[in-house]
Order: sequence, then structure tokens, then C-alpha cells
Amino acid sequence: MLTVKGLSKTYDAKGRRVEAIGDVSFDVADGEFVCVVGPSGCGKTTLLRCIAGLLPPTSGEIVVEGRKVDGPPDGLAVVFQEYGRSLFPWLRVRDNVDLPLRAAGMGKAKRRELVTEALDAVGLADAHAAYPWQLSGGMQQRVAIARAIAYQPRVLLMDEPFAAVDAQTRADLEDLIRSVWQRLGVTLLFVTHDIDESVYLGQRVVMLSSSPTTVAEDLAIDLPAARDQLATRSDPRFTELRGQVYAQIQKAKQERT
Ligand SMILES: Nc1ncnc2c1ncn2[C@@H]1O[C@H](COP(=O)(O)OP(=O)(O)OP(=O)(O)O)[C@@H](O)[C@H]1O
Repeated sequence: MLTVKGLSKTYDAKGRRVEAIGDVSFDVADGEFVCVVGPSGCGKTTLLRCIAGLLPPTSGEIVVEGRKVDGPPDGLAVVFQEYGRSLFPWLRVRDNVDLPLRAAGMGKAKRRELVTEALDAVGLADAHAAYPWQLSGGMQQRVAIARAIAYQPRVLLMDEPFAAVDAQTRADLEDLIRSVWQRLGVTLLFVTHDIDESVYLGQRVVMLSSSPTTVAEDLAIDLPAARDQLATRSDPRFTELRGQVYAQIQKAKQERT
């Protein structure tokens, strides 16, 4: 279980005070897939960094699997949008994926098995010896996903991971992450600014207001568990749900202006 309770975050940088998160509370059950959407600048990245223990909250608390977060929690992995900056260009693909396992002190045989499995899962078995800069953007993001899943996290945070790839690759990666989630049973919190993506992927969509941010709505996505890019997106219920999320985001944007 992941719990965000009365979270607020104010940045105070050289006299510029920004109340990024006002008061945010929500839970994510074990094994649940929850998407977070909100208008640009509403504090989605800030929220994820606080949950990942990379940024201390101003007030409130985050509890991951029964432990209050005061640094990066065990068993939690993050995939960021900027795969280009999160992979080490001088390391081959397999060594990039291996790095967190090595840092965790895991034995060589186990590491090799996990790296092979993870690269297989993201369809990159053949690219293990390549350097990240030899791969397309979509393939680099697959490496970042492989690195996160090789670590066998119980909680996976993703911050707009597909924002920088083309539409076709994005659809493939969406389906990849749904299948990884189903296979690993991981608790997944996925931040996106793409309304359709949030409805397509999630079991729930948590909609945030503009800064100072609160939860505007927490919507259950009652679509069948088996999602399909064509069938799901042309389901009338999908259209209804995306309309609901869209209306809420528009409301949040208007409240700001
Ligand atoms: N390190 C920082 N110092 C000062 N202000 C910051 C810092 N990081 C973020 N902010 C401010 O906090 C607010 C929330 O930023 P954040 O990046 O969390 O929002 P976001 O919803 O992820 O944005 P986007 O959708 O554009 O990616 C913004 O007003 C931003 O300018």
C-alpha cells in the first residue's frame, strides 16, 4: 500500500516562493495501477519526487508498505521521462540494466538472469551489447523500463515516461507496461499529462487541480482488464471516461486563470 497523506510542498528558492502542492491525499492499493493527471505545472513531478524520497515534503507524509518515506524506499523504482539523461552513454545496454542490481550487492549469476529476463520482457534481447546512443528514443526508454523491472520493484513510479516518443512507439510502450504490470503484480503510479493515456492504462485516475494542488477527483476506470489499442479506445465507455477527465482538467485550468 502506498499512502499520500496531507502532502504539501512549497519551494523556496532565492526569494521565489512556489506553493507547488497544497494538500494532496490518496492511497494506492498493492498491485493497483493508478494514473495521475493534471494541468501543466500542477506539481505532478514534485509529487512523484516526494513519493520516491528524493524531495522532502513541507508537511504531510508518505507511507510506502508501512514505512514512512524519509529517503528512497526499498523496493521502489522510478522511470523518468528523460531516458536520454537517465542512461549512462558509456555503458552497454546490459550494464545499464545491471547497475542497480550491482549496487544492491546481488550475486553475478542472479544479476545475469534478471538482466536477461528484463531485456527479454521489453523486446531488447538482441540489443544487450549496444550503447544507448545507438538506439532509438523508444528503445532507450525500453532500456530504462528494463532497468526498473530487473530490480524487481514492488512499487514502480513513472513520470511521463512516454512523452518524448512518437505515437506508434507510445502505443507499443503503453501495452508493454500493462503487460509488465500484470506479470509482475507491481504497484504502479503513472504520471501523465495525456488524458487518453491515463484512461487507457489505469484502473483509477487521480486528477489534480492547479497549484496549490489538491485532488480534484479520483475516478475508477471500469473498463475491461484486457485493454486493446483499437477496441478499448473505440469503446463508448472509454469516450465517456475521457470526457469526464477532460472536463475536470479544463475546470482546473479555468480556476487558475
Ligand atoms: N526546484 C524547484 N524550485 C522552485 N520551483 C519549482 C522547482 N521544481 C518545480 N517548481 C515549481 O513547482 C510547480 C510544480 O512543478 P512540477 O514540475 O512538479 O509540475 P508538473 O505538473 O510536473 O509540470 P509539467 O506538467 O509541466 O511537467 C511549478 O510552478 C514549478 O515551477
